[in-house]
Amino acid sequence: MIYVILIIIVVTLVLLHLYINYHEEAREFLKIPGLKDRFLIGNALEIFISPDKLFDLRAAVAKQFKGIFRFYSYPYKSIIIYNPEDAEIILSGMKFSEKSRIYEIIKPWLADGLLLSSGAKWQQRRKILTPAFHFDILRQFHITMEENSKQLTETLEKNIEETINIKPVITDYTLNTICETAMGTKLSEETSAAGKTYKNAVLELGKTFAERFIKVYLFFEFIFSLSSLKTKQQKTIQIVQKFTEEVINKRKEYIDQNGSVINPTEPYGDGVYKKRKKAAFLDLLLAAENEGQIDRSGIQEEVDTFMFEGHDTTASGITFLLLMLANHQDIQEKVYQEMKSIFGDSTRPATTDDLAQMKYLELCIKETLRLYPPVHLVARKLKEPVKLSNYNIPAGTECLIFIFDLHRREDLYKNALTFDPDRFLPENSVDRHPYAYIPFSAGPRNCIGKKFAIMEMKSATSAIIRRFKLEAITKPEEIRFVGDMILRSIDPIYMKVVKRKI
Ligand code: HEM
Repeated sequence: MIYVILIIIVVTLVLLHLYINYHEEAREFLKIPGLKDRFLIGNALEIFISPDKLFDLRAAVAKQFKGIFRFYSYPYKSIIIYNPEDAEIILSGMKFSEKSRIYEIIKPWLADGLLLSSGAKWQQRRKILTPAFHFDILRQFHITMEENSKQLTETLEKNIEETINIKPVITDYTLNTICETAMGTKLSEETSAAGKTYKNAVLELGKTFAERFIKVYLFFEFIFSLSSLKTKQQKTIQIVQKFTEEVINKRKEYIDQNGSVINPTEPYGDGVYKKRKKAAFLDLLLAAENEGQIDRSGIQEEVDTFMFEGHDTTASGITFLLLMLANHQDIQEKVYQEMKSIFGDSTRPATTDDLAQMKYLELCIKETLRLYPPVHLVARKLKEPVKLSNYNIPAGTECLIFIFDLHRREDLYKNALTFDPDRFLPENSVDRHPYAYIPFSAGPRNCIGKKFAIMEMKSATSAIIRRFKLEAITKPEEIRFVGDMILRSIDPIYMKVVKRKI
């Protein structure tokens, strides 16, 4: 009897295997180059490794293929692309604008906020929120950024010539800045402590998402709901949302007491240093609530989205930029000379016109975001079949765009691993495919906070370089990446700051 049962099991498994691999769509899909498939489970075991090894594995696999490969673990079909031509096909229009299933992992936290929503809801929200990042408003945010950048330098001043772990210092700065600008709420001593809890919880969430990602079976909602990981994730999300809820309540209280600060008839800023009423992002949402365009849970999901996207990405970008400057003294000196040419010996804060003049610093920012793109991958669900690199990709496939690997392709960037800001000089960029460089993604679902991010990166870095010389301790080649939602270094990034004689 036992033999009969065994034979039935084996035959069933073989038939299943044949179905999975040989039905028409699978045959087409399996033409795409990919890792060796294992019986029944395809490639699922390949990523079943600790999260700290996942990033290296991913980069190593990407090197084996030429801009496209598949990952197949029935019923999930994924295609990974890191070539500009295919990236353009996917990103340039609305046809493939729906986010991939892999974002489901962060849905319990960011819900249907701008990053994850699609269709009419996304369109309506993007329309409400686009004015919040208009240049006139960024000019007002800039005053706050400069104040915070000054505070950042005061924090560094307390650690002169000591070894500093730079990332937490920068994350404090970017969190304070997004709270004070977009959310219109200054973190007090008490709320700063809550901010610290928030930052740690965001890191913890990144780890839980990475764990779910590598354990493919946890993608099944039913299995996930029985796991201890789900309980842990829910608790962490509660911590994060308690903080954002307080931010919303505080702003609402302020508006109830002082009236709305939005006054469209008043022209925004002539003068760069006069503090004017700020039309914060959150104010726009609260005004939209009054007009019945959004409800409280809608506001919560947007605040969660912007609070996270608005601080963790730029913290990653500024940290890697400082790492690069500390490790390339000649380039740091050129940035410093640029500051001298703009400010002379003055210690005045930077104006937006000053920031516009920081051309060389901007090249350094671009090059940092090439080598260390904070959002290292974006992903879409292909609702329709599409041809990519001459392969027919069936509808229903998940499409992952590996920005990190695209940006490090030797055929697109000569000496790709060398930090060379000059490669972004206009004369050196003429022949570059527009989708060869996409740190902020591209097309209609590109980053809404791009200008905010560049402004913040310039404000913080210029304030630091004007006052301090950075000396390297951590070397770029020692960095081990972990890629949850944001590109991070597993280990602290250490450096020394030495005071300059102004
Ligand atoms: C260096 C900093 C930043 C980088 C590299 C970056 C990168 C990106 C990328 C690649 C996307 C596309 C994501 C996808 O398609 O899945 C994106 C979207 C987005 N980013 Fe950023 N971002 C940065 C800073 C910011 C800031 C400062 C904010 C807000 C203040 C922000 C808010 C958003 C939002 C809301 C979306 C979703 C947009 C939509 O789908 O309509 N980002 N960002």
